[in-house]
Amino acid sequence: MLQIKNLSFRYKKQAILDNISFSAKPGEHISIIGESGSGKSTLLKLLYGYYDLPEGEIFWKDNQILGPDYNLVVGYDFMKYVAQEFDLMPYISVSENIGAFLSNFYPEEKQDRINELLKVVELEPYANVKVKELSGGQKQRVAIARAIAKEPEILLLDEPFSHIDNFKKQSLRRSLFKYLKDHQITCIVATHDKDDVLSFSDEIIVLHDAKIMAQDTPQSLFNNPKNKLIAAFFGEYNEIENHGIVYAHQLQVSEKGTLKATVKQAYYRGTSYLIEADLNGNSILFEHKHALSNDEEILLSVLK
Ligand SMILES: Nc1ncnc2c1ncn2[C@@H]1O[C@H](COP(=O)(O)OP(=O)(O)OP(=O)(O)O)[C@@H](O)[C@H]1O
Repeated sequence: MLQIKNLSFRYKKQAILDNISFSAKPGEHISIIGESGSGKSTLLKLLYGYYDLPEGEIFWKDNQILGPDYNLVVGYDFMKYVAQEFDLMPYISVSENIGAFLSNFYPEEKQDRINELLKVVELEPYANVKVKELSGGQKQRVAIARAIAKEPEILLLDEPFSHIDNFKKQSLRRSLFKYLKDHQITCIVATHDKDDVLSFSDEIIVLHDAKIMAQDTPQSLFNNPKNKLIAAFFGEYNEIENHGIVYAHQLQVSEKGTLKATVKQAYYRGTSYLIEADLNGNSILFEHKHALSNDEEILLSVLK
């Protein structure tokens, strides 16, 4: 069990994290979300032992995570951290980077393990390419493979797919997060992307004003966003009098609707259109299967 107890941290005067406590069981997947600058990366670095803790404690099982004042070398064998800047060896191949920390004692096993990891991060065709010749997204995948090579008990991921294109991102997420679950590797993921979270996280922690603003399952936070910050993470939303927070997909054009609005603009989004309309002088957004014409008057009902 990972246990964070009453952790507080500041770089200068201002508190970045204030009295943070939470825990994660083996194999659990926790997402840390929050606006830019809310302290997500700082929290991951503290979990890794990158800084000394002025207040609070972090434990993995019986091991206390301590910072550089106590450890000559930052980090622990049971934990790996993939930062936003990945630290790879540019002049050797993808396979050599992934295998860098694996034992050479059984070369066949080592090669099998490298092949398995190349598959998880979908880099088999690049096995023999030097890392300096890779794109940013490919390097990010090498960094992830290297972090899981020796099967850590905990993996800390900071924006793990930020450099990876949409073509690859979807299948890579499924492949990596399934691997981590299958191997019961606890993972803590700092992310801005709801798609990293909704299908994979057991729990979401929302950081705001240095505190944990909310902590719950994806289903619960998505279905009952208690404020605009949480709703905005999941998608387009409105605040409508007497209805509170209403996602764009929860508004429907209907003859029986009670909200009379005027269409201002339609945005094509593939499977539907996002329509911006005027409701009593305020802009609202809703999804609709077809485009609507500007100035068209419509009635909307709330599906909640
Ligand atoms: N080494 C540092 N020295 C001083 N201040 C720092 C340092 N690193 C981060 N900060 C500040 O701490 C705050 C939290 O930064 P952090 O990188 O943890 O946020 P974040 O939530 O991960 O942001 P993002 O989503 O943009 O990556 C920010 O205001 C940042 O400017």
